[in-house]
Amino acid sequence: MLNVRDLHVSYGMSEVIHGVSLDVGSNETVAIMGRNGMGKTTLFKSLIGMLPSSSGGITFHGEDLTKAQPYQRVSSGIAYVPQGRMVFPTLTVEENIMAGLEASGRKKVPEDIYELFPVLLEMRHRKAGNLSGGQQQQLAIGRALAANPKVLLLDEPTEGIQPSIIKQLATTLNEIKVKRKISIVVSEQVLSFALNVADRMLVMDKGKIVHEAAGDQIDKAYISRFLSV
Ligand SMILES: Nc1ncnc2c1ncn2[C@@H]1O[C@H](COP(=O)(O)OP(=O)(O)OP(=O)(O)O)[C@@H](O)[C@H]1O
Repeated sequence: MLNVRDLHVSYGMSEVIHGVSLDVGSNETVAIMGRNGMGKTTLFKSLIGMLPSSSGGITFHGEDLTKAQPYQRVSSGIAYVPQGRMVFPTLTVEENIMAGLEASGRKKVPEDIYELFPVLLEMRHRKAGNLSGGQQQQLAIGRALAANPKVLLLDEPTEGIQPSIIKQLATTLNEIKVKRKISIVVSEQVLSFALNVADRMLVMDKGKIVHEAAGDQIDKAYISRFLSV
């Protein structure tokens, strides 16, 4: 469904992604594991079109998106939840979700968003900046879902979030996958969380995918070596 071929991405003269290829199937959750600085955020920014690739290609449902602008990728069905969540702090919860509707052309917040995240219904008139980190993460995911995406890119959703909320987030992501029948690509450093959500894991090290495993083939001890210093 989402196919990335030999992608290279640079900041000026410095290449950070050195030929990444990956395929994400429909209704599949793929976790991209790796320490800080290994290139996960750069890869995601390139997938959503915020950073140009110097070579390689991205297709989505057979459509070549390599040169597409971010808004074109969003209307094709790719949604992105950045690291650090980036909700609009001075807008209310509801206004943040409405902002996510624009790409879909819909006017009304899909009901399942408040079903998936009841706390957002409760807090819909509060300013997003007053929410806890976990609540802001839920809002950022809810806002992304408002655009009715086919694939959701989540960059380190557990960063700065309490363990109990992390567990709940894993449950919700699994629910989203089943109810919305979408694919999820999540970058992570927290292995327990990734094991709870991923059908397949890729390990990113110094801008390359160095390991891949699915289901029972996932070797926790081996992957951990790429996560702790
Ligand atoms: N704007 C930038 N200009 C130059 N180099 C950058 C820039 N942003 C990131 N880098 C470099 O690119 C490399 C990959 O960073 P990236 O943020 O993609 O890693 P990451 O795996 O997502 O880690 P983190 O979790 O810390 O974001 C790092 O060496 C980083 O220093």
